Amino acid sequence: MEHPACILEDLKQFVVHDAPPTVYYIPDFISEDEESYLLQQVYKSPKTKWTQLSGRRLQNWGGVPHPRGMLAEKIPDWLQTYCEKISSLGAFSGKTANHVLVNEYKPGEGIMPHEDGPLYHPTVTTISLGSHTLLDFYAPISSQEADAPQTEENRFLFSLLVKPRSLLILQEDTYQRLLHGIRPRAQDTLTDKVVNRSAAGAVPGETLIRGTRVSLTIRHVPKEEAQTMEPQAKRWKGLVCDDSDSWVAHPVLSDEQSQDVELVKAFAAPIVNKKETSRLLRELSSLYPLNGLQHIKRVRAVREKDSPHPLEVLVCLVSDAPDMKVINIDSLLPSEEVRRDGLGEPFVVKVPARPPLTRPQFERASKHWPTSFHEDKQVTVALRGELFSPPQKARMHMYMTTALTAAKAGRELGMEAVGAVVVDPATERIIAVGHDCRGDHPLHHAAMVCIDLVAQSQGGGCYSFDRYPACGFTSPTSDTCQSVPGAERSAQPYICTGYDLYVTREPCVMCAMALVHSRIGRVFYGAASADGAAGTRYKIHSQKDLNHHFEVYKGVLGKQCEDLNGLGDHKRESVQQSE
Ligand SMILES: O=C(O)CCC(=O)C(=O)O
Ligand SMILES: [Fe+2]
Repeated sequence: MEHPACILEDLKQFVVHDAPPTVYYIPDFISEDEESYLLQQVYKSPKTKWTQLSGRRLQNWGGVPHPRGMLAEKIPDWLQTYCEKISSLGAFSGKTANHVLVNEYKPGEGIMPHEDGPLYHPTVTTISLGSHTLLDFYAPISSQEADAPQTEENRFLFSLLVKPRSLLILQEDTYQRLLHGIRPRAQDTLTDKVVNRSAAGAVPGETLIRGTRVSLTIRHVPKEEAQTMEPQAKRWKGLVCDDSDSWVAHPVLSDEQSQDVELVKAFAAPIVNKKETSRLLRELSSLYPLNGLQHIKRVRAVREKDSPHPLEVLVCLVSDAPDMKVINIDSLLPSEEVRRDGLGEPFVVKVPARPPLTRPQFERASKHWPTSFHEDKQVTVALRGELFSPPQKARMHMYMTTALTAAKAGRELGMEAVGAVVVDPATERIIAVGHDCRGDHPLHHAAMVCIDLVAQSQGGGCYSFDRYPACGFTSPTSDTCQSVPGAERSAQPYICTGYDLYVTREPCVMCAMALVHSRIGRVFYGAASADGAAGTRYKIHSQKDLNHHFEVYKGVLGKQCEDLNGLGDHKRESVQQSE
């Protein structure tokens, strides 16, 4: 739908002149009937639609925004009507709002001062239902030294009274530079800091008691990243991406799982009389226990059809056999402990020295001597390249595309072309996006940047990546991206517990160790690296002595990730270095 490209002339009468640019306050934007209808719809939504936060409840409609855009979901008709109505005022420069947050505040609840982040700029619009509130505005924390301490109180600038049924439109400085919040109060006394008092029809000094307020925060978020950021990339069809079958996620297994089968020499002998088998087994196992070779089956059937004997038995390892001048069954079994009845003359075979850990190892080992195998089905399926279903691969494709886009943004700034994304697979939500920033700090490899951003999303973190627009995080306690002052610490024991990392290039030792410390669950990378520590040079993720292990898969969008390092990189020789 086409909308006017700028705010309609008619709206200009609603500008709040005592506030910095630009605030529009439109009283009675909707009728009482519309208000009741909207409240009814909000409370009719399934319980699962609500997210309980510390000072409010939240519903998210239209898709989950993340730092590089949003995979759009259909907005229900009852909200779509208002998205269109507000967009037709020209609030979103001709675009139609595609995202709605529903916040519910009980009296005494609020939202801490924050900025919504560049994802939502340049406009936010809010319809209030059920009760008034005061929306408070604060100066951002300045990096310059200030005369007074930069407390919240000192940074407070003004408030806006938003009454039920009103529409508030914030743009420019008020939205993009200042922080906004709602103090957790049960009533508000209207001082002269409430700059739209008269427009809102309030009397100075009046005290208003808060009821339950529901706000509809209606915004425009750039749509799918695959469309907006990578116009040349293939389009998504639902969840299945056209070319997600152009790559395979190969598991990077431990050395024990991937090495060739090691063999040891043993003496075997034919069992010429089948009836003696169980006695022979008992007596041989007692005289020559095959210590450490419990995986080996002592007896095997002879495959050749024309063989005169149907079974063969392992007598002992060559290393356990007595010194013999002539190799025959008598010198192998010198004592009376094993009666030789039913046994033929010995011959040398090779048997697997270790239990097979994977199906390929099992198949190779079994060619030499029958071996038992406790199969890890997930590993088998992963080795066949079938662990991830097409919808899962489509999601992985999207995450790695996001990492590729970040890598390119970093490269534009002269950084190594490496990008990374941290995802919570339980919610399928992107938590952080980062790219290499080592031009500014030698430790700021993409994975390290991402770990710090995840920490920031939990109220911690050590660095600021504000100057890199492609680096960001999504706060688990709000929909907002970028800095959320005082964001609550998550209850997770470690920063990345249960999370996945997508990174365009194999992590180096430093990054791999940081991933161990932060307890990442799985790492997916695109291109291998000569110094890589997740398969190429080291396998930090499977080091026995470390107290955390994670799964690693390589080859996700492998070609695109390799091209990233190969093409257009002005520092070709450094391309070979690991991430
Ligand atoms: O409820 C409101 O009016 C403000 C909500 C808000 O600032 C947010 O969700 O980011
Ligand atoms: Fe906000």
